[in-house]
Amino acid sequence: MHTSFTGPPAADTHPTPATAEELERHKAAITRLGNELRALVEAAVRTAATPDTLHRVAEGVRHVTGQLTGRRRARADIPEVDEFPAGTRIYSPVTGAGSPLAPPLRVTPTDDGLIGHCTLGIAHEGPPGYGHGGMSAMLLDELMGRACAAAGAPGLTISLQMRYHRPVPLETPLRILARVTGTDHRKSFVTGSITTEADPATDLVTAEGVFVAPDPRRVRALFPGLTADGDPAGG
Ligand SMILES: CCCCC/C=C\C/C=C\C/C=C\C/C=C\CCCC(=O)SCCNC(=O)CCNC(=O)[C@H](O)C(C)(C)COP(=O)(O)OP(=O)(O)OC[C@H]1O[C@@H](n2cnc3c(N)ncnc32)[C@H](O)[C@@H]1OP(=O)(O)O
Repeated sequence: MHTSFTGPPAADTHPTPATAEELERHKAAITRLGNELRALVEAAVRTAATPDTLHRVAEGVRHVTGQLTGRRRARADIPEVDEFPAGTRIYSPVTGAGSPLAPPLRVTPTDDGLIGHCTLGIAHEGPPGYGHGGMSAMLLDELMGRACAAAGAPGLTISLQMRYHRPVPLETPLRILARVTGTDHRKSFVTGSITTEADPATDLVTAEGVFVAPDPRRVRALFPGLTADGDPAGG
């Protein structure tokens, strides 16, 4: 049951889990809306439409937004369609198919870490024609964090050191790598890089990060949306 979207859950009750089929149907709908929103964002930052047209479209968008603001999840809720902390987060601003902010980055495992694929659009522009440096940091932070989770030690970033070697071209398929290189108690040390798909030997951006798995006694306070067994409470 999608308690996050159907109203507040009764206190101290565990929501009935949705069937796999219901979850897939919900994910497909979220993804479809995400795709349309990404197309809208890209069109909005590219358009040469007149001010009159922009005003008319803004009215239309306001009307559409009004259709989605009735029932909402609370700030710390973890949507039931999510696989937190190790898997897909559907509204992640980096990997989330449902987020218009996300390119989105598609993540798959490698022998020793994770690989991500995405293409940045004009909405992610920094210098004309190239990706925003903050976008590169966001891509790497997410993939490096996911690499920790994939290695069994999900954690939060406590440091991320970026090196920007060459500008990252827009509208060009990119390849992002992340790998855990060592651990020390709750700390994981991680490296990452961004190249184009066409030239994977030339690093455009590299990063070194440290991630810390929170003290288990603090997890519940940090993430109140998790149930005692570590699963999303679904709202
Ligand atoms: C079912 C379990 C679920 C657990 C889930 C855990 C994480 C899940 C989150 C995401 C994972 C999922 C997918 C990954 C995808 C994306 C990644 C996105 C990455 C981000 O977008 S993330 C946002 C930005 N990130 C922050 O918002 C962190 C703010 N931070 C804190 O919330 C605390 O910092 C915390 C909780 C991390 C640790 O707190 P704590 O109390 O558990 O640990 P404690 O203080 O004992 O430190 C232990 C050792 O880390 C050192 N240490 C700690 N913090 C340090 C710091 N800031 N600088 C330098 N060293 C630091 C200490 O010095 C000590 O080191 P030493 O032992 O050597 O002295």
